[in-house]
Amino acid sequence: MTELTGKIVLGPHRYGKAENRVVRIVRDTARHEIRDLNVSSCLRGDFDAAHLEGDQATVLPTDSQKQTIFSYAKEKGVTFIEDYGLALARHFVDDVDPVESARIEIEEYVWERVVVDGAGHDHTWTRKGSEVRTVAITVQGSGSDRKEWVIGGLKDLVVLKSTGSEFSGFLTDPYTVLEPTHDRVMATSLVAQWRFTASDADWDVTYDGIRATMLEVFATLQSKALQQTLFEMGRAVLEKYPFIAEIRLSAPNKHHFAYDLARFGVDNDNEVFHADDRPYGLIQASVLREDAPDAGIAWEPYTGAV
Ligand SMILES: O=c1[nH]c(=O)c2[nH]c(=O)[nH]c2[nH]1
Repeated sequence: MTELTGKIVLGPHRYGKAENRVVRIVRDTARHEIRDLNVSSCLRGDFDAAHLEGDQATVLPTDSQKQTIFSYAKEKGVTFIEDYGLALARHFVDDVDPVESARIEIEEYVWERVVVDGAGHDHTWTRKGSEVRTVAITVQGSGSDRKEWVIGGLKDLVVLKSTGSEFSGFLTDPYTVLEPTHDRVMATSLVAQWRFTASDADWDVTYDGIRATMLEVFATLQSKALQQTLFEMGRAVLEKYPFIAEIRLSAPNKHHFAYDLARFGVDNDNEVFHADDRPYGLIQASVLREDAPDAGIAWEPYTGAV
């Protein structure tokens, strides 16, 4: 075994307050609004002394980051999570001296109004499914070196189609037992992240539009494989939204196997399935424009949640 003798040095480092659960109620009128968030802050910069000497002189405590996150929910509001995240990231870079870049990751849990007498109730909601809206914002540098990246997204969007999906003609080897199929259930729990080319957009309209575009392709494409479905979903989004530079998709193939009822002399024409929750094929693809602007550190994750 090679014995290494090189000097030991500090590598890349960053720090912040992860997973602040911020619930913001807007109660200016009797009809309240709710935003339910999980917010993480992450700062990069010259924090070498803290690691090398235990010197905290340049370290803004993670507790202060947390207090800022909560206070900004009132001071700046969270009308759009993208703008709230940008305000936080810009503040840390512009107002906290050693910070060279800041990343704000936000998950948003969606609530739906309870219907009473045919109308959405003013101050009572139920949580909407598993779906989570996400944003990851990175602000780096100042002046003419300033860079800002906004990555919108969603995760845990569970979607299933009961036909219109095939998988055949695949490579085989001595271990291949899978039968080709021209009619199967296709289901996944989608994670998608799309990178904007600018820090301003019609955030909610774009989110709804991208979500609808991906679901329309999932539903209508006669799929030869989940890989093809992901690419076509991504392509449709880029075709429709010229201000999206790239989109990354991750989809577990939630397998549904037709249950063997022949043992009981009962036909099963893709009517009864066993839903296998694991193992799952995990298919991941990115779709991008050849002229996409540089992503810099936009995709470097922090908590892994976004
Ligand atoms: O859409 C699919 N892609 C695969 O790569 C694959 N592999 C597999 O066993 N089933 C499937 N389905």
